[in-house]
Amino acid sequence: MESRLPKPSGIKRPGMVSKIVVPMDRIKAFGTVGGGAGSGFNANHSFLSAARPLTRDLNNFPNELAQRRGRAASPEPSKTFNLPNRAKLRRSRSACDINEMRQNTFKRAAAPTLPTIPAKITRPATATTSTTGTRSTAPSQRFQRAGSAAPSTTTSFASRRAAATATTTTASRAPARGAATASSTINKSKAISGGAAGGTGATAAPAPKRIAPYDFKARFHDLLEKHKVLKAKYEKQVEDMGELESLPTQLEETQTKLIDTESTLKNVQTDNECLQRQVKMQSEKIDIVTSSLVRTKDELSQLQAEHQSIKSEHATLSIEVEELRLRNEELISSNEQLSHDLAACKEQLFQSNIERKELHNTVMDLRGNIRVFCRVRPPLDCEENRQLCSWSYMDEATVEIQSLDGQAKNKMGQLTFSFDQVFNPLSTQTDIFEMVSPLIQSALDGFNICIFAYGQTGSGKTYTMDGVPESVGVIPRTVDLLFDSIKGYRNLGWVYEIKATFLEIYNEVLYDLLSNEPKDLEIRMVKNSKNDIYVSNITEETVNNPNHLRQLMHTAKMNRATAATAGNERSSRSHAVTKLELIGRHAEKQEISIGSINLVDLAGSESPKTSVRMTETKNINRSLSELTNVILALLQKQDHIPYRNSKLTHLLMPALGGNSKTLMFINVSPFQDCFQESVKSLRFAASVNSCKMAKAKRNRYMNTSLATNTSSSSLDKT
Ligand SMILES: Nc1ncnc2c1ncn2[C@@H]1O[C@H](COP(=O)(O)OP(=O)(O)OP(=O)(O)O)[C@@H](O)[C@H]1O
Repeated sequence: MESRLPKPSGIKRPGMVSKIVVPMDRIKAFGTVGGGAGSGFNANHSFLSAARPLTRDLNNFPNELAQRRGRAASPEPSKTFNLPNRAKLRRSRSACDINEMRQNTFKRAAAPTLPTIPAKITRPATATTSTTGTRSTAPSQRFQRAGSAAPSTTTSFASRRAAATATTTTASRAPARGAATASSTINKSKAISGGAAGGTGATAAPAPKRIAPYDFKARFHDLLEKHKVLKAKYEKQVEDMGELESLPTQLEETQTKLIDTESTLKNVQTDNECLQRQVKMQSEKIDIVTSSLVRTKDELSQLQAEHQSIKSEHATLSIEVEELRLRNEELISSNEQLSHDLAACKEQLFQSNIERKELHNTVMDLRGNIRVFCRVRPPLDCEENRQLCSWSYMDEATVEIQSLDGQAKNKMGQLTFSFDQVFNPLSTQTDIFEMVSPLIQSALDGFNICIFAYGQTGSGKTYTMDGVPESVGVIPRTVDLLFDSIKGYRNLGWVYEIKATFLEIYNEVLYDLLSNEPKDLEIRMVKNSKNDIYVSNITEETVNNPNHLRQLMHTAKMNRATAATAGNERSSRSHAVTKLELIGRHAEKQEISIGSINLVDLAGSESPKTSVRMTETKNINRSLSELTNVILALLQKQDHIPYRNSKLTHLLMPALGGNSKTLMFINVSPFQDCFQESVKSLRFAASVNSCKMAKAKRNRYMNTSLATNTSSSSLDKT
């Protein structure tokens, strides 16, 4: 008899499946599905990975069987199941002992003799073949069946042996090893166990047939059958393992798909959240738009109502506009007629203005070309101790003076003087200028005007001409009147330009009061004119407003020579001449009107007895005497008028003897100690008042080459 079993040709080594890389959680889950943790895949894996020798060798079979039983019974490797050596048994024990030993062995081997293989998940019908019993079942089921079959094994060894020998099918031998695994259901299991115990039923396994210990052939065949069964199981398990091999890949694919699905799910969830938020926002927007729409509808209805109202108003206004249009046409035609009338009125006004000037000039002529106003100043508060003369103001033109000194009173008696106007000490600056203003009007009409003040020092000449800040005199009031009149003349088409010069004659020398530089000023005659003169090198300022002219006057006053005299603490020791040239242009009529105003504040006459500056006093008195001589010569209509005997008469030549209107103020002091000088001035003024001068002519030019020049005198200056 051969001791070695023939080599199975179809057996494949399970060691081909070396390593399965599966995540532990997946493995646990799989183990749970396949029949319980620790009993399925792990056991199977250890079974597959073990490169043990096959049990073909009969001698090796007990060891292999013991090892497998030991592993099945206990996870501890140290607990190996030691079967007695078969030879030893042959020598020391009988067959009964062997059977008893086998019985004990089977009792101990309550666990499956084969490594458990996890049930295939995808094949739930693996253990449905109860008749063949070739398919393995789940370890738990198998274990359960082994447990249930165990009692049958203990009932009778002979019955098991009989069953083993009576049938050659693996199913009949399976109960001996717990292999009645045909069914996975409990009922079937019960049927199997019942059949095994009672020998009833189709699947009831017969009791194993007892083989005599010496019947090696039977034992060999028994073992061969066992080998076949095991081989079939092994092949089946290998087949299952092949299927299981694909499980990790499937698991990986499933895992990958699962991860992808989870990722997709997360994305979908994120998208869903975003969409929900957007839906919420859109809902809020819709609410806002809806409320806005409601408001807009309300506003629209209001606007429609307003529109309707405006429409009706528009219709009403359209009718009014049409009426106004017709009215406007009427007004336009009326306006044209009025414009025509206005032009005629303007022309009429212009002609009337000319007539007014002529009449005004006639009146001035009737009053005399040289007029004399007498002004008696009041005593000042500081002059209360000074004795006054006896003054009687007979009427507005006649004054009587009488000395309080007995000798003079008896000698001269009461003296009566008549002038064009007499102003008593109570007369104001306004009263004075009221009588002067017609002359200023004449200057704007193109006449030369000369106003000067004559009198003893301290008699009030400067007060009359300049005045004081609280009560301004003739010159500042003349400036204001000029600029006011210029505005009125502008409505008549006249545009005026005013030029100003300020001159001082001190000790028979001319000085420019607007300049501190030393200059040689000369009095020169205008070409082609008998009486017109001008001063060379003098500063001439064009004045645009009253303030500018006042500023120039202040400068001139500061530059004027003053000193203390017996009659005046700030006596003017020179003759001051302010000249204003008025140039009017009428663009429409192409006319130019040139007039001038000479405002002269003469130096005060002084008695040589009281003078401390004799040269100065002599020059002043001499120039005043020459002025008296000129006026007397004019009065007497002498052939030769001695204008050039003094700078003053030479400068005033156009004003005194030519085409001019002259006004002379005779200022007198009211005091007794001034009586002689007062009488002297009054006599001179009275003689001047009686002087008849030639009729003055207006300086009126048509628009020739003069239109572009500022003054006739400046054109003809030599
Ligand atoms: N009508 C008046 N009312 C009040 N005060 C006057 C009047 N006239 C002159 N005075 C005052 O008398 C003083 C002398 O006057 P003012 O200086 O004008 O004299 P004057 O003739 O110019 O003298 P002079 O020739 O020396 O310059 C000044 O203080 C002035 O204020």
